[in-house]
Amino acid sequence: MSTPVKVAVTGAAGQIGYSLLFRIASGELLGKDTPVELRLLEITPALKALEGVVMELDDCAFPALAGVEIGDDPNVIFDGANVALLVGARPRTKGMERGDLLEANGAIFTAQGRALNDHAADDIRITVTGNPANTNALIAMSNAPDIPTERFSALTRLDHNRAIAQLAAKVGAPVTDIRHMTIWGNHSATQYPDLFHAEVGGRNAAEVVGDQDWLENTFIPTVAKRGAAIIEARGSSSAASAASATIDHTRDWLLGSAEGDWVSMAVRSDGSYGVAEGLISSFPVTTSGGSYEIVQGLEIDDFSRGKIDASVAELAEEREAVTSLGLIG
Ligand SMILES: NC(=O)C1=CN([C@@H]2O[C@H](COP(=O)(O)OP(=O)(O)OC[C@H]3O[C@@H](n4cnc5c(N)ncnc54)[C@H](O)[C@@H]3O)[C@@H](O)[C@H]2O)C=CC1
Ligand SMILES: O=C([O-])CC(=O)C(=O)O
Repeated sequence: MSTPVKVAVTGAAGQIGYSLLFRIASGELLGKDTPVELRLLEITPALKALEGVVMELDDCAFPALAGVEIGDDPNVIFDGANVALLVGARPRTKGMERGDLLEANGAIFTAQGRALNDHAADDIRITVTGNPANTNALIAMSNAPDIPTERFSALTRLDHNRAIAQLAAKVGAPVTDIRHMTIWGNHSATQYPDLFHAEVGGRNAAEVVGDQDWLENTFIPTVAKRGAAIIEARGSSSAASAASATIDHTRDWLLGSAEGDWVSMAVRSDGSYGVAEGLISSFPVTTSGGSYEIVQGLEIDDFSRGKIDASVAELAEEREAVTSLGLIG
């Protein structure tokens, strides 16, 4: 058997963790033939619950699961990690925006950024799911000066998948017919799910829909506010779908996105599409072998420009807020 890939997961005893860990262990992240060692981080009071989850992992007898370590010290849990899925953070509750969590959750990502910097393997790839995901990724990245900035990403794949599902339902097509979906900006209510570059069966999605009112007043708000709708209905925030998107995002990054398509990832802006350099903002990207490239050359009309600018402005405000909290230098 080859050397196991060390996958660190934070917040492992939480809702998302309960779905995510079993899918990683069953081979859905790295393939069924790749052995994986799970390294699970929790806060001290949650370690007992985490022990119960580990008992359940044992009870699945997953062939690819080579080992499990648990603990409350990121310096130990991140030691030698090849992949880190930073999920552990407080979720919002009814009436909150994700940005309201900045103060509560931001500090988690300074300590974890430093611990990754000092202990992770040289090939580390980091996905931030914990909210507010983009700015938490910015905090972790800013506290890990020795890790190349392109190893940090934040999750907008759930929004991307939601947008595909909404479009497919509207036009009566299978989700497999939808390509080139893009989420721009922040994982927040200002995000911009873009139908002008998406395709249904090879045809332009906005044209197939042919209904600007639906696009502006139904599609965009439904996707952008889906998290709140789930909190309203379930009483707690999305979990299984968030775990599924975390797998999709990280698997595609490591193993490659589908030929002829692209995915949405929040990554450090290099200034593409006028997004201020250094912000962690969602872009259309192609991926292969642990690298991504921002898709270039898309034409952005005035409508899309306004939407992208509004979301990026919010990211800039969040960066200012965490700078004044002393979370980034
Ligand atoms: N980016 C996205 O698309 C989505 C993000 N989320 C976010 O993911 C995060 C986790 O959500 P849930 O699993 O539902 O929450 P949860 O409350 O069920 O679990 C969070 C876990 O993190 C742990 N934790 C807190 N501080 C920690 C630290 N310093 N180190 C390690 N673990 C720590 C807690 O003890 C808890 O077990 C929330 O911030 C939520 O808003 C949720 C859905 C989608
Ligand atoms: O809405 C929330 O707070 C949880 C989340 O990020 C999502 O479901 O997209």
